[in-house]
Amino acid sequence: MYHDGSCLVDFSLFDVLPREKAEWCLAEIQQTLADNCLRIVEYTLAGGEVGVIDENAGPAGELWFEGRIKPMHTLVDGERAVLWLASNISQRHHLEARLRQLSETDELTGLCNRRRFMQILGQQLTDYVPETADIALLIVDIDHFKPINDQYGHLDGDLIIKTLTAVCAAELDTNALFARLGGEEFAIVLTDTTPGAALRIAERLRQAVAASRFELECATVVPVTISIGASVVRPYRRRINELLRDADIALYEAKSQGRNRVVMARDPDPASRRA
Ligand SMILES: Nc1nc2c(ncn2[C@@H]2O[C@H](COP(=O)(O)OP(=O)(O)OP(=O)(O)O)[C@@H](O)[C@H]2O)c(=O)[nH]1
Repeated sequence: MYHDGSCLVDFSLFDVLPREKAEWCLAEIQQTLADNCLRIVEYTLAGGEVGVIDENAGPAGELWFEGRIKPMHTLVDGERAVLWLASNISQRHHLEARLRQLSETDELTGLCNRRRFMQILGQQLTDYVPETADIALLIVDIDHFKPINDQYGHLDGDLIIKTLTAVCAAELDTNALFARLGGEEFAIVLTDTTPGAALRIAERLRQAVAASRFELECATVVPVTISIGASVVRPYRRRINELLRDADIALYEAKSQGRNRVVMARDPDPASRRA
C-alpha cells in the first residue's frame, strides 16, 4: 500500500486522472451499473498520472492493475454507485509476458520459434487480400550440416546457426518474419512482395551466407552454404500447409540440383489444378 487514498476524497475522476483514462473509467462504471454484475478489468496507471498523489511515494513507472468493479446495493448520496477494488498485478503481468516471450522464442537464436511462426503466418494468411501484393515463404536450410556437426561438434554447430541467423537478419527488412523452424531449418515470410522480389531477396541471402566467415571456437573457418525453397500465395496455395509443402518441395529440388541455390515452387499445370 503506497497511499491510503485519503487525498483523493471529494475529487472526481476528471479532477485527478488524464481525460482519456477518466473517460475509460466512467464507461466501465456505467457498463457495470447497466449489467448490474461484477466486472473485472485490467489497465495501466502510473503514479505520475494521478493528479493529487505524491508520485515519489510509490514505485516509478507504469503499473498494471486489476480492477474488480461491483455495483453497490445501496445508493450513495441518492445515486447508484460501484465499489472499484484495484490490485497491483504488475508482477504477475510481467511474469506472464516473460513466459509468453519464452514460449514463442527460439532459445539459441532469439528468433521466433515454430509455434509463434505458425500463429503469425496463419494470421497473415487470414488477413491477406488476394490480388493486392504477394506473400512469399522462404524455407532456408544449411547444406551438409551433419558432417560439420559431426567433425567439429554440437557447440560449433550451434555457433554456425547463430552466425547464420545474424548474417540473414542483416539482409532482411525489419518487417520480414524470420523464424527458426527447428534444427538447421529457418523460415522467412515476406509480405507486400512479388515473386521476382522474393527471389532476389532469397538470392541475396544465399550469396551473403556463402560470402560470410564462419569461424569456430578453434579459429577454424568453415565454408557454409544454404539452399532455399520458395513459394508464393496463390488461389490454389492459400493455406499454411500448402505454402509450406510447396516451399519444401522447392527446397528438395534445390538440394538435389547440387545445393547452394534458390528454387521457386512451380505453379501446378492447369490440368492438375482442375482435378
Ligand atoms: N549444432 C546443432 N545441430 C543441430 C541442431 N538441430 C539439428 N542439428 C543437426 O543438424 C544436422 C542435420 O543434418 P541432415 O538433416 O542430415 O542434413 P544435412 O547434413 O545438412 O544435409 P542436407 O540438408 O541434405 O544438405 C544433424 O546432424 C543434426 O544433429 C542444433 O540445434 N544444433
